[in-house]
Amino acid sequence: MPAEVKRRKIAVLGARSVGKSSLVKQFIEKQFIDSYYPTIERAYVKGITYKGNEYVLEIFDTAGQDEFSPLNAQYAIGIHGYVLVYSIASRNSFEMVQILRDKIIDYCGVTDIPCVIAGAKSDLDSSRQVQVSELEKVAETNNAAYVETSAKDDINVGRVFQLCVQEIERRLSGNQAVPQANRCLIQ
Ligand SMILES: Nc1nc2c(ncn2[C@@H]2O[C@H](COP(=O)(O)OP(=O)(O)OP(=O)(O)O)[C@@H](O)[C@H]2O)c(=O)[nH]1
Repeated sequence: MPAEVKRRKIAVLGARSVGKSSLVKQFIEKQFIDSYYPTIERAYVKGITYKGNEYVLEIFDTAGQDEFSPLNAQYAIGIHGYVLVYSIASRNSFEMVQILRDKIIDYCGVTDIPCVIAGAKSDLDSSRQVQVSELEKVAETNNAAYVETSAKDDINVGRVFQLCVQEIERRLSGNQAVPQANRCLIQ
């Protein structure tokens, strides 16, 4: 009998204009658009294989956040994993990653969430404001995976989502479909 397809919901969050939509579009549609259109919100579906298992990812591309934006309940309840995006050329956007992670933790009343911290626009190395060592440190503090990526040059784009599935799955025990620690997850 074929193995059951696993459905996982992933929310992509971060400050404005860091490249969230471009990352998701490159992953789903294999295209990069140079112009900037602020996102309201959009959901995408894509099938992937991870460690020989079939997954259907529902990916929520969200509107850019600042420190004062309230966390939309839609991005806390029922979400299996998070991609927290900043731009390597913006220190402010890097600082938003910790703020967002803390907001999600507070909202969900948990101590740990499956997440990958993605340093976007890695092609902009000449304008870099955030070093890889800082990304490594924040990822370690938050028990998160991390990667730098460029939607423009299609570097590490698939890896972002593979890592997110990895973080979701490593918190699951056996065939359980719901992360034990994540009380926010209502199916
Ligand atoms: N150089 C470079 N530019 C990028 C990259 N990804 C996105 N951009 C540009 O950055 C701008 C913002 O990209 P978006 O993908 O719309 O950013 P966003 O985070 O979805 O923006 P909001 O919807 O406002 O939150 C656009 O002009 C993109 O072309 C990248 O990998 N490299």
